[in-house]
Amino acid sequence: MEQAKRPETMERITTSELAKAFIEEQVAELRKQIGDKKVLLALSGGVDSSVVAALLIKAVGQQLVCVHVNHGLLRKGEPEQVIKVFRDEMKANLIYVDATERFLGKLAGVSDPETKRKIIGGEFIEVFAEEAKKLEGIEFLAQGTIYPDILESEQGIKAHHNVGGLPPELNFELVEPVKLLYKDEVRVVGKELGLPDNMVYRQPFPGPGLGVRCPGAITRDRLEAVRESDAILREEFAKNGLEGKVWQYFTVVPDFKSTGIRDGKRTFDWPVIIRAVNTKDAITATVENVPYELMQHITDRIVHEVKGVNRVLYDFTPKPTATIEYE
Ligand SMILES: Nc1ncnc2c1ncn2[C@@H]1O[C@H](COP(=O)(O)OP(=O)(O)OP(=O)(O)O)[C@@H](O)[C@H]1O
Repeated sequence: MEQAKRPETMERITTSELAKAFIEEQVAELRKQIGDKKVLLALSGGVDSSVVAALLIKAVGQQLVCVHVNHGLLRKGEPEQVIKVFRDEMKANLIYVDATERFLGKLAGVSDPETKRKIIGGEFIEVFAEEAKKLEGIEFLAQGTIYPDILESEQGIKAHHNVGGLPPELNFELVEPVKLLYKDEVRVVGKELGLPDNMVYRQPFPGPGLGVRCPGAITRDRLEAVRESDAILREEFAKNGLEGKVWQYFTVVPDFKSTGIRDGKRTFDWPVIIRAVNTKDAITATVENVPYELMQHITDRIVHEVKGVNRVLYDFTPKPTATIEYE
């Protein structure tokens, strides 16, 4: 496939004016490419697919059909926010699929990280293809491909098609309006399109979602402990000025229990591990020096508010030797 190349003369989009000009130009191009046909988009709520959705809503409105899949591994409040922003506020044509039972059912008892990833990726394609087949008259598939995806695919690092592996009978033409942009430019454009800050500046979140933060075989109760502790950590980082400053922060609940004490009684519960790291290129990473008092406060909230947890640990390990995520 012929790859797009960013012209050397293309100015870096750093201001609202430049973003406006880009949006205008893309809206005109999208209208020309799509005409009166329909476009399908897998909308994760991440910055790339959200910006593509907002651009397409502006360009072709109801001709865009967005599909948001809840695989049961999303963070607390995420599917609700996608529905609020895109269906309620932007009036998008949004199909919300709650496939939690399906994903968790397939993942039950599976502990190997690669197998888990494959199940999640494969099931996602299946759910998305099923929805696509129910729709009529779709000719285009929009994707949040960005320029680093293209550069990486040229270097053979990863496949560039975001929703790769769709069955061949779904023979869509691709629409990739942000494929020449770097991530920082996508954020400037997203802000100009009126997307909320927590979507535009969202920290990276792996495709398999919270599944990789629930190491080993995923159980619903341990997954809930990951989701609730992650929500507390994000809330406290936001309140204390660390959102947007720390590259990535999350919690992990490993599959072992230890003895604790609560109200004079012995408990046997999980620990929550907190990870907060900074990186420029994700190849190496350093650990954030989170103020001690804040860590104590977060610990106090987690052990009192999250069911099944009696300890909180901080991961002090840079990359290398550790990786950022646990699986
Ligand atoms: N839960 C989901 N529902 C719908 N589409 C999804 C979902 N998760 C991922 N996708 C689709 O797969 C693409 C790649 O997902 P990935 O997790 O690698 O995110 P990404 O490349 O950072 O993009 P984004 O910023 O849009 O999440 C997304 O852009 C989106 O089109």
